[in-house]
Amino acid sequence: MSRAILVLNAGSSSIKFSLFLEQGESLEFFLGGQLEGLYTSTRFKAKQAQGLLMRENDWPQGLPLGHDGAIAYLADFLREELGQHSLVAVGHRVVHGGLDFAAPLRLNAETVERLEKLNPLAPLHQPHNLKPIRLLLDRLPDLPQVACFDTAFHRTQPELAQMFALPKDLHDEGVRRYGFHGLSYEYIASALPALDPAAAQGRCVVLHLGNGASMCAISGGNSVASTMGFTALDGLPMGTRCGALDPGVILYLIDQHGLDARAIEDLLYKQSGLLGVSGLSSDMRTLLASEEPRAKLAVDLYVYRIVRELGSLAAALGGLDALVFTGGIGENSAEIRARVCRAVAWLGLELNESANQSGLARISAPASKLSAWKIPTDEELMIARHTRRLLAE
Ligand SMILES: Nc1ncnc2c1ncn2[C@@H]1O[C@H](COP(=O)(O)OP(=O)(O)O)[C@@H](O)[C@H]1O
Ligand SMILES: CC(=O)OP(=O)(O)O
Ligand SMILES: [Mg+2]
Repeated sequence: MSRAILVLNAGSSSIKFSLFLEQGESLEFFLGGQLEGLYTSTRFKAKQAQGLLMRENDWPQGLPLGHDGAIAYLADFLREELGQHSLVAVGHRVVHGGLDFAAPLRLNAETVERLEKLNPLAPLHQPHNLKPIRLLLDRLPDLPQVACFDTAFHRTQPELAQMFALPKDLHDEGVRRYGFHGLSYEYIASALPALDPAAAQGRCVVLHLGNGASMCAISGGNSVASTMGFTALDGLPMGTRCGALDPGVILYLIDQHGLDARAIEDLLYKQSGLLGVSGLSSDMRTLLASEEPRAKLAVDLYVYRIVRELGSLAAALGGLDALVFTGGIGENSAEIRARVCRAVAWLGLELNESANQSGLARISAPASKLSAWKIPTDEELMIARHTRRLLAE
């Protein structure tokens, strides 16, 4: 019998979960999976270690689960599968920690209320991250719950990197660049020393290219700049989010199109990015497989923006020793990796085409001036590590 830590990463349309067992000093992945298609067409999938499928379930069309139903289903599943292991804590991904929360935190009703105030700064994430926390606080008040913030890893950034050129009062109030995907970057920073110790101590840019996408400049293991800012809208175009935008566009939409805040929020978070440009899909797989000119345009813009941001982050670092691709697109699309690497050959990067195609970790050629890597991220393991550390305090 072991002590188990449950990790939850609740999004707007999915809940990802993982269960880790404490084995001496290490944490062993026991099982994990996700409920996706909440509110539309719900599917459940759970796998054991070694990727063995445990259970799959599809809900009938027209009868999807919402968040409450998903948590109830998950609770039943976990109760069955936990067996004799004992659940000692739940760790959660919470995307926004705002000004006040810069490190993992043991949760109670008061801290959850303070975190709910940040809902408007991450409307696609924060309310959904907090929902299962509230549910569990109500039903199992004695079960320790820990929040791990996507913003926390970036708090090492120099003040300049966190500033907008707005009146200073707004900065002091908290209107500043926070950066996100910090759990992913922290995991990559913890994995890189084993692969490339010199780069891990030096300067690298990590590209987290998932449904949400951002890039982070890391120096000696610490975040020094990121493409995401006050919210998870800034920087790269994403599945449905616009990325960096001239703020004048928002004034134009208000004045000329009569849009209000909610309509603009919907446009920028849900109708833009790959979906908006292609008019076809937010899924990179669909776009790469399509012959449609607009699908090609969306992918071209995606790569172009990545390459521009890479120049900016390399400048913030004063040079570059390594590039790391991660996230659903970064880990799985050899084509996107190749296009980015070829476009930054001027930095001295030489791609090893066959290594890139065959899925090796190192995708740069031996003679390349900087190394390039594909490393699968593990936000869940990072959360479990933080949760365990906090429990032991
Ligand atoms: N083989 C692939 N080629 C291109 N893109 C892929 C591939 N596999 C997954 N993706 C992309 O990864 C995205 C999801 O990334 P992921 O990091 O899992 O997202 P999330 O932010 O939800 O955690 C999907 O939108 C899909 O476009
Ligand atoms: C912060 C963020 O964009 O997260 P995700 O990629 O999970 O949407
Ligand atoms: Mg993600």
